[in-house]
Amino acid sequence: GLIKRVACDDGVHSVTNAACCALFPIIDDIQENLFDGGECGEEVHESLRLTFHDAIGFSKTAGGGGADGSIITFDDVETAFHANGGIDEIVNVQKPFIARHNITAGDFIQLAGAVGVSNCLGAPRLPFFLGRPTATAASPPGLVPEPFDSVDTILARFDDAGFSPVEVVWLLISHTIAAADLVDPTIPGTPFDSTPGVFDTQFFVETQLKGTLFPGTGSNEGEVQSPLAGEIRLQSDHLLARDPRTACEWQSFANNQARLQNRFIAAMQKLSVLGHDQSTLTDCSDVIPIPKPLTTQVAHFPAGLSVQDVEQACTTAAFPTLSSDPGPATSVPPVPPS
Ligand code: HEM
Ligand SMILES: [Ca+2]
Ligand SMILES: [Mn+2]
Repeated sequence: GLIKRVACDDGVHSVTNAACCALFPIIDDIQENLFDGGECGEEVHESLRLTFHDAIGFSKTAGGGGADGSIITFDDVETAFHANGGIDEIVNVQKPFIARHNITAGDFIQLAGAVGVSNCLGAPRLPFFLGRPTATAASPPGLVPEPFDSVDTILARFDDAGFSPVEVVWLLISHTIAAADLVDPTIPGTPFDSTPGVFDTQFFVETQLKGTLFPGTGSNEGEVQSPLAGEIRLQSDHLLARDPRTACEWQSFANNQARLQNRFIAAMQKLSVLGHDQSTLTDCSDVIPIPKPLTTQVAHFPAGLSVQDVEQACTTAAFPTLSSDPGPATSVPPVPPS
């Protein structure tokens, strides 16, 4: 049936819940002044990472308010956690936006993440719920996973936050639009796949390839060899791609854009309301811009590489058949700093 929509006072938008109208000026500000006019660049990547580092501060045993904005409200405490290295930058960039709008830090962080992702070609339209109260305490330490953690440690941490091993893989779809600044600090902006500005499946193709090189100074804590010059691989991504508990789910995304989108929606929905009773929040998903689809690009092996370079880990399904890019092996350029 038809969903009843309400016209906003701005004379432009209409929404299902009138309370969501107030978000449009905030989204305009975010797009113009946080994401440089709607790009899928460094601030989008950092803003998506921030949604996770705020929300994962949630534990069945240790406490923590989840997606409550505590990483901004109590930034003196949380940005000092080792696993939050570099997060102070996006915290400081987002703070003035929160100050000039009537929105809590918890809501703003998840709103900016969902709007940011919508700027990336091939991304799903993420849900957004409104109404997180201001955080009352900082997250306890030790809840944010590190790239040098074992798979056992990572899966146990996520289990404690309510996520199954398969859902961990879904959350890591985020690393298709990601780069590292501090894993090897000599090469900031080094991406995890060859297309950090595109929400595609290349991350799942490229993390399954045999690692052959370090893009910078060599082995750093949490880093293993990658298959491409200019690309960095986290030890955690490498191990999750090869562990019997997660390898088949990992491979399932290597050439399935629809599944990639659909599972990321489910995972981010859950992450973004962690610590809240969803029935106390207002569904404002219809304020999130509709992303542009990927039209031409399909999953492929980077030039010079092929199925011969795949380290097959899933034992119940074959790696998808993909073509290799023509030409000599190329280098992945860094994500430009903002
Ligand atoms: C096992 C879990 C995870 C580990 C160990 C991990 C680790 C990391 C590390 C080490 C970086 C690079 C930081 C830097 O040096 O600048 C990074 C970047 C990133 N992570 Fe994760 N991550 C995990 C899960 C997630 C999740 C669940 C999300 C979001 C839902 C996420 C989103 C991102 C994004 C978007 C970036 C790129 C930031 C940028 O380009 O500036 N990560 N992650
Ligand atoms: Ca990508
Ligand atoms: Mn960065």
